[in-house]
Amino acid sequence: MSDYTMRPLRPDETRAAADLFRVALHVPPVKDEDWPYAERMYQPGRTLGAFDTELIGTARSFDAELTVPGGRRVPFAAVTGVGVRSDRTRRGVLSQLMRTQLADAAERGFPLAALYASEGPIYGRFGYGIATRALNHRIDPRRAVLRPEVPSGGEVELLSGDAALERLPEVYAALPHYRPGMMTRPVHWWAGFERHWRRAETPLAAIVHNGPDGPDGFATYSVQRQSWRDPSTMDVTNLYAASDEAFAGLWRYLLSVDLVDTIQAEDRPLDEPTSLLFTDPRVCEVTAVTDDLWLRLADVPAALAARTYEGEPVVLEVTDPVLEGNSGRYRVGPDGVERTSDPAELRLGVDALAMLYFGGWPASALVAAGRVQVAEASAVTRAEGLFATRPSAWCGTHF
Ligand SMILES: CC(=O)SCCNC(=O)CCNC(=O)[C@H](O)C(C)(C)COP(=O)(O)OP(=O)(O)OC[C@H]1O[C@@H](n2cnc3c(N)ncnc32)[C@H](O)[C@@H]1OP(=O)(O)O
Repeated sequence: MSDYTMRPLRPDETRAAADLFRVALHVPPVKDEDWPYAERMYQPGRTLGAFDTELIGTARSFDAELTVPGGRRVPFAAVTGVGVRSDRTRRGVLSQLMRTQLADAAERGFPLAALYASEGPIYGRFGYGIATRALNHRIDPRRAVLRPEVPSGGEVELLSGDAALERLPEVYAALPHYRPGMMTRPVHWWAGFERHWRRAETPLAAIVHNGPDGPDGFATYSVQRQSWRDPSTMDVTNLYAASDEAFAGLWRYLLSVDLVDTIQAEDRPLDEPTSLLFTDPRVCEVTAVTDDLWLRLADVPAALAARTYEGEPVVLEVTDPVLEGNSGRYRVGPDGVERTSDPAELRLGVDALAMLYFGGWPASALVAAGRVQVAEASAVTRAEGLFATRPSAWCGTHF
């Protein structure tokens, strides 16, 4: 274990943190011309640094809100920018950064923290669990024919240049959170989008679907090909549709764009009906099932109480080795959540609780994998009913 200290970074130290993070991910440090955009991604006071003789590790977050089952928007720490210098890894630096960051989030009254993980083994030990999952699709647009009953209505508008940067934040903010797991996008998130929009080598395009009451969906995409004779691939990102007409209309537009041989749409909700749009559902292949949001219940009683439940109550015994105050027994049911001294029916770590929280995994799957221990057999079916969510939870906002 090396001797190091940890503290929040001053604004003039965040560029060193950005560079450390990027080098840890094997990408070049931020260019001077990119820094004015990248700098605005850093919310003041939310970047931690670990130092020995110099900066050796960092983690940051920004404040946002996450929609939990039942529709409430809950403040959460959106954790990102985690990196430790490669000559200082495996000495506990990340562990200390995580503990400090989580304790700080809980103290500030944030019931939840969440992140997108670079690798699977890193965050479970700190109480994060895969809360939502997503699908990657590959579509052959030249074979894709929409079924005649696919909804129609509304208009798609192509936004160019600064118009996209001005309009998309408003469009996203006005969309209902039609799935649990959707999050607000504060200015610190949009700063990263702006950087990508202005600085990406392959230009991004944005489309908005206008329904009877105004914008009800949008998407962004880029098309890559090496030379004009090569096959080209469209990457669809950010596809949000608050109505069936918007979902169909956005796809109708994307499929109509010329000079596209393959469409890739990554990180789509598990139950989104994309393949059902086509006369031949096989033109839309699932190429991967991936983890979407990793969730951490920083304040277990507050987080459990924030969502709604249907069915019969269950008594959970939760173990949290990092924030020990969360450990204990909770009766969870449609009438609320309370600490209890009743016997435990199911025992689980706080990471497994995060996997139940958005209904991302049925309790029986966690039991089968040994992630939940059963003291009362009937509690498995009750927990499955209590935590189930429809439509499936999905975040889709990378940070
Ligand atoms: C939300 C995001 O920003 S995702 C981006 C995360 N960053 C990266 O992937 C960049 C490259 N990697 C790194 O910078 C570092 O390796 C980090 C941040 C992942 C880990 O930092 P470290 O300081 O080495 O972690 P630390 O020493 O606290 O490790 C704690 C435990 O986790 C384990 N661990 C840490 N990272 C990994 C990993 N990538 N794979 C497997 N195990 C790991 C350690 O072995 C250790 O286990 P132990 O307690 O049983 O000994």
